[in-house]
Amino acid sequence: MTSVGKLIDGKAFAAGLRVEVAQGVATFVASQGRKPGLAVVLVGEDAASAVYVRNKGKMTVAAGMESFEFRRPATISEDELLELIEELNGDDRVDGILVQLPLPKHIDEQAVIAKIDPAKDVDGFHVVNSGRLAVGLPALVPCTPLGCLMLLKDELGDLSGLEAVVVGRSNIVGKPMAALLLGESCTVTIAHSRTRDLASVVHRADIVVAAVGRPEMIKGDWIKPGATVIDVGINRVPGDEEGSTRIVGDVATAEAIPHVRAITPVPGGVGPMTIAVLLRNTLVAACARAGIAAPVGL
Ligand SMILES: Nc1nc2c(c(=O)[nH]1)N[C@@H](CN(C=O)c1ccc(C(=O)N[C@@H](CCC(=O)O)C(=O)O)cc1)CN2
Repeated sequence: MTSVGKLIDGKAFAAGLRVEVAQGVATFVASQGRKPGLAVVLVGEDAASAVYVRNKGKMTVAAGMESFEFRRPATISEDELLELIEELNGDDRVDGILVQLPLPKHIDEQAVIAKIDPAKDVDGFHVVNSGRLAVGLPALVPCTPLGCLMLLKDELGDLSGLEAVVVGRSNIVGKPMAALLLGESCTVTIAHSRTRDLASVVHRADIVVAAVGRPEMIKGDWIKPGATVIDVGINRVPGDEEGSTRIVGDVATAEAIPHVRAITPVPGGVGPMTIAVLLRNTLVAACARAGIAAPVGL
């Protein structure tokens, strides 16, 4: 008998999360007399980054928060960018600071992230936040992996004891994802491009998180029957029409569907969660700065 796995609707889940955030924002405004504020910094002209930043601004305002957008040319020096961050660190209207990545090559990403006040680091990339996450202390957690965890818990409930394989070891997704799954008492393996016999490592997993950045690298028959697959990849590949492109994930989704319990599609899976969790993190940061509890459930 062939079964067909379910597609996890990240777009719908993200929309629900944004409604919850908006309700939390309204409560915050009523008690504090001001809106939470998110500052987003975009350096250069990367077209995809410009779209993400525009969407962040729109969704921030739609959730009832203040959006501050700073666009700087690709020629900005590292020192000038650090000065801007210093100003935002000291601005009381700003609860969250995000510098859109990637940055131009002449700017040291780590130096920029290190300059952000950890209390305003709504991306969760500062070593203070990654260290806190690693040792199980409350932290601002990177948006994409936290979004993945929300989708997994919604699908599977309690994750404890499950075998999880994270494919990809980036600081932004793979490592924090592994820390979050460990925090849920999963047995966690981080695999990557140098892992030997990746297919059999992936085949052990009840949960596969694919964040390797290679189009459809993870094949359908690598997946253990009944596993849940979270595909973080957003890879642009040539489309069917001459000159067109389309987006695919890191998993060969069509092949995988008959094997899985559930899988996130690309697009419409993990991607929309990233911005919804960013809004959530901004509200959480605003509550922490105001010395009040964040809304339960967020
Ligand atoms: N400072 C940061 N930079 C970047 C991050 C981040 O979390 N912080 N993540 C990505 C880009 N990103 C948000 O910034 C992002 C990526 C994808 C999506 C999304 O909704 N994707 C859609 C497809 C979009 C398309 O058609 O191109 C989907 O998957 O359905 C939202 C946000 C890198 N930089």
